[in-house]
Parts: sequence; structure tokens; C-alpha cells
Amino acid sequence: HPDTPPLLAFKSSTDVTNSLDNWNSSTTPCTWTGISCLNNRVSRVVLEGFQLSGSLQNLTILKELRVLSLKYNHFSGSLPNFSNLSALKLLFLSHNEFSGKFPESVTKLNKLYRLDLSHNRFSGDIPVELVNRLTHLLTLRLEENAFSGEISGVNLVNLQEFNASGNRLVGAIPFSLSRFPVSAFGKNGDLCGSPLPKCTMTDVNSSSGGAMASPLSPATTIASSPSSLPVNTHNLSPKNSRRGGGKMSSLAIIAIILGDLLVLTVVCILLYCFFCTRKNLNGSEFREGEKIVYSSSPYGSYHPNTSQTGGFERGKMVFFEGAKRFELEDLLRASAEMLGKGGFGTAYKAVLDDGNVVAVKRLKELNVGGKREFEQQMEVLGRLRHPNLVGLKAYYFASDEKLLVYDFMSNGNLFWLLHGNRGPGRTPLDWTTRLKIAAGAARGLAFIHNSCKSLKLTHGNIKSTNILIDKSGNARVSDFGLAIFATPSSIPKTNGYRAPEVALDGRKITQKSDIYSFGVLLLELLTGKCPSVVDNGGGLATTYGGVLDLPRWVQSVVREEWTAEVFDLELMRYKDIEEEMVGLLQIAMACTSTSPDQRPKVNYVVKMIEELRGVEVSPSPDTATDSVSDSPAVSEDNTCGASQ
Ligand SMILES: Nc1ncnc2c1ncn2[C@@H]1O[C@H](COP(=O)(O)OP(=O)(O)OP(=O)(O)O)[C@@H](O)[C@H]1O
Repeated sequence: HPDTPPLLAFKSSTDVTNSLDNWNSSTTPCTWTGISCLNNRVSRVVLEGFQLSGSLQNLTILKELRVLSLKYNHFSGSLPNFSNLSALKLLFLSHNEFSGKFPESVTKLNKLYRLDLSHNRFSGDIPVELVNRLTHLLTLRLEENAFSGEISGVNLVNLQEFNASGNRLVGAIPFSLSRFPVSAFGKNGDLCGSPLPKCTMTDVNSSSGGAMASPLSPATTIASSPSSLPVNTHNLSPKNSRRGGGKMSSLAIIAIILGDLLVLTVVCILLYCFFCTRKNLNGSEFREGEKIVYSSSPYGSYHPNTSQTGGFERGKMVFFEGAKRFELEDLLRASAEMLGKGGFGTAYKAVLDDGNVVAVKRLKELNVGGKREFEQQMEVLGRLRHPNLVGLKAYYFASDEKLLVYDFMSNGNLFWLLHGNRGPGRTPLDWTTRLKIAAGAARGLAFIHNSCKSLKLTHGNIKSTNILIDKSGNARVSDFGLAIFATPSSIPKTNGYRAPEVALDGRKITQKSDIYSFGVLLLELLTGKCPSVVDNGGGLATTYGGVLDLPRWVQSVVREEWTAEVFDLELMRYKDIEEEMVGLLQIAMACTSTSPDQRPKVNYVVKMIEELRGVEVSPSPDTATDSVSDSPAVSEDNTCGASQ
């Protein structure tokens, strides 16, 4: 095994008491005390309190290492160069006797999200600029060392846990750290600013001997972005601000003016490009805020006093019970904005003159069949009313135009919540919300599956863009029942959610295949990975038809007994949720069984999800009244009635 030699060398140089007695070359290291593997490479070394001493040098060639925890040992000296351990996510070295400067090589580990160097003998300045590169960092523990100098330039927005008490730090506490308790800064040289008392002239003077003498670090002095300035203005008294004036502040002013001019120029160029592009756009469909988006449709020349529109047949607008009525003309007059294009057509948000907001789906050429067939299907769909479904309010049918009018969901879709804006400014999707969405979507699907026993209704296209979030934050399933109109191009055979029997044998969509898609959706919630794109990160992805096969990937990781590895990094910040995450993972894996017969029925799926936490993931009390539609949920018989 490639990792055996470095591990045995590590044992021989550090394990004087022979605590690691089953470490020998006759077995694979994956079975040794404190070692776990992923894809047959050592991914985890957890040796806490084993009385080990000496150096970590031999561990630095374990390239696949993700977790290294050596708390409560007697390791000493400087840390070796860790930059080779580029997969490292968790590094716990507390309660040892490490010394020397802050280990700069650690700041190159850009996947790191927990770093604990506390209770050692590290000293010297903290290289703030380098530490700021660790943008994923959730934990930074440096307490009980001998670090000195300033931390005023620290800017780690994602940090959940921070402690620098028991050091020799001085100067202002930056704004990004001011949310941590007083205890995180206690027993230091002379720190000041929130949460500690305000900085005074003396604080500034006393810290001026350090390497970063002024609380105005060079980086913040030249920043023209307002976000980096409150750190200093917030913590300094006006007197101190004046003191920092003179040469420095005129330089700063010039830098700010130049920066702002640059920003202004870029904005002007962007605006110019934007308006030029809009001018050149062919057709009106893509223009936001325009009165009529359907101008390429026959309605462009519709005359209200005749039943014909420029040679086209005038169709009829059919409303479902409880939906507020409006005329087709109202819809055509509405200002509209395109929400997106899907396999079945284009969706628009339309604001009617009376302020009512609806979503209009303009179907493209589909396998709609005749008018009667279309109407029958709409009658079935229009009667489905449930707090976890997006209600179909009305439809319009003419030979050349088919429109579906839905309640508009103001909080976007699950795809965007999970994958949108994955970067520094992202708001993470917390675990409770994920669980609530999973439960809501399961209930919506259950209502579809149960609503008409004789028809065995299916959704046919479960995926994260079809799980919308209403104004109360509840999940609502949309786009149900359109799959029967699908043409080969409207739903790709392999979109990551497709059950294998449908994708490979072309068998028809069933309730069992819906359950498979729902299982993939649960995996998407758990892993944060997008099933409909090729995953290029890490070489772990198992793909078929060019897209990530999320169930197969998860199974391969779980088989390696490294279940924790599948969960979305974003979820690592929440404590005590492992049990619920593993519970939901088991449900997802049952739903994505390759054999349709082994997949659970939807009622059972709902029950299992609800039992993960109980009442908290139930719909909020105001859900029922949140529906834009006034009509109550209909009975089974009503749903079947129209289509039989
Ligand atoms: N009722 C609605 N309220 C708010 N947004 C909606 C509504 N219906 C659809 N959308 C959004 O409009 C966009 C396009 O939706 P659409 O259903 O046309 O395509 P899709 O979901 O990407 O693919 P498919 O056609 O395969 O379902 C999506 O971002 C979707 O979330």
C-alpha cells in the first residue's frame, strides 16, 4: 500500500510508548488504529491522546489526507511544510508543544475549514494577509499560545468559531471578529474595540511598535470599497482618525478617488454594452418590463371585437375554481419578465394591471395531441390543490398557442438556493430549511400520487428547478403532469434525475420513477452537488450520459465507510445534525434503488422524513392560507372525475 511506508516511518519516530501496536506492514493501513481510507488512500488520521512526540514530517506526503487530528500529544518544534496536503479540510493540533512561527504553509490549504492550533507554544505575528486567504474557514482557534502583534486586518466572513485569548495580541479588533464574545479576546496584550472597550489614543500608541503599527492596515487604507472601512472608523475615536491623517490620509484620499473613478468608468462601459445588446436583440421575448412578451404570438394582432386574430383561431381562457378571473387581454397587457426557459417552453412573470402577479408558461411545440386531450389533462391538473403544490390557475388553448397560468412563487427555486451564487457573498442554505423543503416537497409529491388512485398520476419531471419556494418559505412542487406532452427533446434522456429504467430502456414514467427522481433531489439537498451537470471536481464523480450520477457517486463513497464525505461542506457549520443527515441519506438511497420494486412508496417517504425531526418540519400554520388560490384542497373523486 503506497501509504504504508510514510505511516510506519511516522510511528517509528513518534510512538515511543508503542501505543499504535497494530500498525504493521502485514495489514493494510486502512485497518490501523486511527486511520481511515477513501478510495484505498489514507484520508483520515485521528490520533488524539496517544502520547506521541517528535515531528509530523512523515505525514506530509499523504496527499489524500482530509482530516488530521493529533490533539493531546507531545509533538514539538515547528510544523513541517504542509502545502502538499492540499485536500486537507480539518486540522486539529491543539494541546501539544509545537513552537515557532505561525505555520504559513497551512494558509495554502484552500479547502481547510477548521484550524485549531490552540494550547501550543507558537509565537510571533499572525500573517493576517495570508490567513485571509482561507476563505472557507469556519473555525480558527489560536488561544493559549504566544502570538503577538495585531489582528486588525483579519477578514474571514464565514468564521463561526474564533478564539485568540491567552496571547500577546495588541491593537484594534476588526469588525469581522467583533461578533465573537469577550472571552475570545481575553488575556492578551492590549486589544481594544468591540466586543472589548473602545480603542483610545494610548492603545494606538502602545501598539505602534509592532510590525503592523497602525490599526489602519495597508490593505484597508487604500480600499475604495466601503465594506473594508468600518473596521477602522468603527474602532477609532475621531481623535485617532485625525492622528492617522497627514501624509497617509492624503494618499488614501487619492487612492479612493482613483478607485471610485475606475468603478464609475466600468459601470458606464457595462451600461453602454447592456443597452447596445438589448437594441440588437431579435424579437421582444427577452426584454424585461415590456408590456407584451408574447408579441411573436398570434395575439400581437388580436382585435378584441372579433373572434379571429389576423387569421388565427381565437382560443379560450379557462379558469379553475377559486382562481381570480382576468381576460386574455389583461395578460397581454401585463408587464412581463422572462423567468427562464425549460424543456416545455418559456416561463414569464406577469404583473397584471390590478397588481395581481402570475407565472405564465408558454408551451412550445409539444406532443399535445388534440384540444380535447389537452383540456382533459388540464382539468386533472387544475383540480390539484395542496399547500405544497404550485396551483394551476388557468390555461389557454389555441391551435398555435398554449399558455398555462400558475400562482407566482416569489422566493425562487431550490436549484438557485442550493447552487446559486456559490462564492464569498453566498447565504448558506441551513439544515433546518433543507429538511423543511424535503418534507414539503415529499408532501406535494404524495398528494399528486394519491390524488387519483385509478389514474396513478405522476409528476414526471421532479428536479430542483421545479421545487419553488413560496412567500412563507414552504416548498411547492411545480410543473406536474406535463411530462405526458413531452417530445424526445423536451426532457433529455439523462438529466441526472431520470430513473435508470426510464433513461436506458425508454420505459414510461411511473410513480416509482418519480420516487427515484425525488431520491436524487434529496441527495442534491444533502451533498450540495448538482445532478444535471458534469462534476469536474475531485475525479470522484461517476457519470452517465455526460451528467453526474449522484446516487452512484454517493454509494461509492458510503461503501468506503466515509459517509461524512458526501455531505455539503456548507452543512459542516451546524452542530448535532449528523444523525438527521445520515437518516435523510438512508431515505434518499432507498428511493434511488436501481430496482423500482425496492423503492418505497411516497407515503412512507413522507413519514420517514417527518420522523427525522417531528413537528418542526411540518408546514407552518399559515401555509394553508398562503395559497394564492382561495379554493381548498379537492378530494380524490373530484380530481379523477374530469378525466374519466
Ligand atoms: N410559478 C412560478 N413562480 C415562480 N417561478 C417559476 C414558476 N414556474 C417556473 N418558475 C421558474 O421559471 C424558470 C423556468 O421554469 P420552467 O419550468 O419553464 O423550466 P425548468 O424548470 O428549468 O425546466 P422544465 O421545463 O424541464 O421544468 C425556472 O427558474 C423556474 O423555477
